[in-house]
Amino acid sequence: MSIKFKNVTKEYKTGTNSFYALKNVSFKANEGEIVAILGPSGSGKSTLLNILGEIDRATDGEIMFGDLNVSKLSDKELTKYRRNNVGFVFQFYNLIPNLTAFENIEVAAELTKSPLKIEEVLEAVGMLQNKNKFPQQLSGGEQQRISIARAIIKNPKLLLCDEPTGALDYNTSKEVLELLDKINKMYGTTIFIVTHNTSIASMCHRIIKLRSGQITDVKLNKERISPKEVEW
Ligand SMILES: Nc1ncnc2c1ncn2[C@@H]1O[C@H](COP(=O)(O)OP(=O)(O)OP(=O)(O)O)[C@@H](O)[C@H]1O
Repeated sequence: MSIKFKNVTKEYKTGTNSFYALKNVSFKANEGEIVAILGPSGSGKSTLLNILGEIDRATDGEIMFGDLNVSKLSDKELTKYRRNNVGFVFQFYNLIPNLTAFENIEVAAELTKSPLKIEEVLEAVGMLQNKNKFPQQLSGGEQQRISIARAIIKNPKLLLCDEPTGALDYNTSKEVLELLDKINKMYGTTIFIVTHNTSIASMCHRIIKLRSGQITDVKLNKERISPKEVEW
């Protein structure tokens, strides 16, 4: 799913003070891209991702998912849209502790219209042999693989990852990023990754840098031309 942000602003008001977490942010991403959002702490990365995932609303501006102007949808329409089209992966996995790996994915599958097969997704993330284990019986990297499986079970058009490797060591981080790359290729999922990890750049099609709520730089990775590079 292609994405377009046009002059997106997020303003927080406290009393008479106002603070802009995002100010006039405009960018595009083509369908099937992996996009990295980089920037220092407090620069607005998570705010951007949450607005993209419709778990937060912009104060101003326009957000297009393909031809659909999502900024115009009602809260109810947005929830429905998000449920079928957007998957989330967080830094701390957020798995349900008293459910097995399989059951954690099953819960997500039940919430969506036409889920993929749980076994197929477990296989894709390399976790079929661990399907009956509970989260505390799995390493951090394995838990993140299950949380990725849970996010992609609905075959979302858009996968949003907020610091997916933030709690993992170097090698495990590399494996999780390779898995996201594999999913992008297997399912054509558009993936946004918020990270502090600048070494991620080589696997991304597009790198967006934020500072103080504004975009300071957008780079296309020449080594990895977008699957559907189009002019906007
Ligand atoms: N509910 C809120 N009310 C007021 N200010 C907020 C609120 N949520 C976020 N902010 C502010 O907006 C700015 C951007 O926050 P955001 O979490 O998007 O940054 P970030 O780049 O993801 O940071 P980090 O890398 O530390 O997670 C921060 O200065 C933060 O304090």
